[in-house]
Amino acid sequence: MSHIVIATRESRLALWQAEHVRDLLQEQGHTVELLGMTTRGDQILDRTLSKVGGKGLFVKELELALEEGRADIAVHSLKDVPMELPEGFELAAVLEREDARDAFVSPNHARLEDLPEGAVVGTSSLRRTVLLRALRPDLRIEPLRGNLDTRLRKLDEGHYAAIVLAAAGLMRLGLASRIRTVFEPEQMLPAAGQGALGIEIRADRPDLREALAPLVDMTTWRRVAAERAVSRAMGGSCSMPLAAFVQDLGDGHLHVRAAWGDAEQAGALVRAELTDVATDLVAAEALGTEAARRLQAGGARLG
Ligand SMILES: NCc1[nH]cc(CCC(=O)O)c1CC(=O)O
Repeated sequence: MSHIVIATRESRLALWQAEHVRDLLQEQGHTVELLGMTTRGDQILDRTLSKVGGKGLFVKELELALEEGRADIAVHSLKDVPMELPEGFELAAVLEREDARDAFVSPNHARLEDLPEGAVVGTSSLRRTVLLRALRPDLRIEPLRGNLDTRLRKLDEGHYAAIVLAAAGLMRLGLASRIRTVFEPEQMLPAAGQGALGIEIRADRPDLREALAPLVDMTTWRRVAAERAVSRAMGGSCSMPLAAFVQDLGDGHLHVRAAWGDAEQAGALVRAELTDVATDLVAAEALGTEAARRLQAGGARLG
């Protein structure tokens, strides 16, 4: 049994996630401590994430803590973890996934279909923007940044008729009652890794890899490995509207769906879909790479 220090951001969602991992590790007999820190991503609330350097902003400070030995593991929303980790770091565990889908949140409207013509919908996600445009070209999509509580407050202040958020974050924070409808993947295909937690360690800490092994959910890992492979093969970043969602059909079969939107040309959307056997992470990644190849064959451009 060991003493494990978890590096975490200090948003309510990040703390929930770190505490969740703490509880799971304590059940395994370890003693656990949280080390909270503010990342550059948390400080930048006024600009779109894609314009200021992307996902890495949420991860770097935590990696520094691992590098300097101030912490042992970092807990991340996998959606925010870049496809390629820096040299010397690895993804040591992927936990069982929460609902991967997006949620429609609105004070006065039950469904996207019920919004009046030209209504204002808040999101800063390019993926959500292009998928919303495909469903409802008449809507006005306006930027919406900040942590979950901030986004909900801006909705309640009347700046938007509705907003779109990951269902997982709302559920984890006990805010599921704010969800009016959950989008089916056919309508709004989720982002790679959405709803899943990943744990990062220094690659020279096999002791931690072993300690984390009981927390791993291999089905989730296969699914998100395929999703992240789509992103990697496309050169995806948060400046590329890209969705990748994989379901486990049983008997080793994965169903992969991906969608790419043109950030410059509103309305352009390419979709790809395939089902095949993939019983390990390498095979799952190959399926994701194949889905990306099909997106490109359909006109998607690499980032
Ligand atoms: N980009 C921010 C972010 N990162 C992870 C989640 C939600 C929880 C998850 O996907 O695990 C969110 C909020 C959102 O997209 O609404």
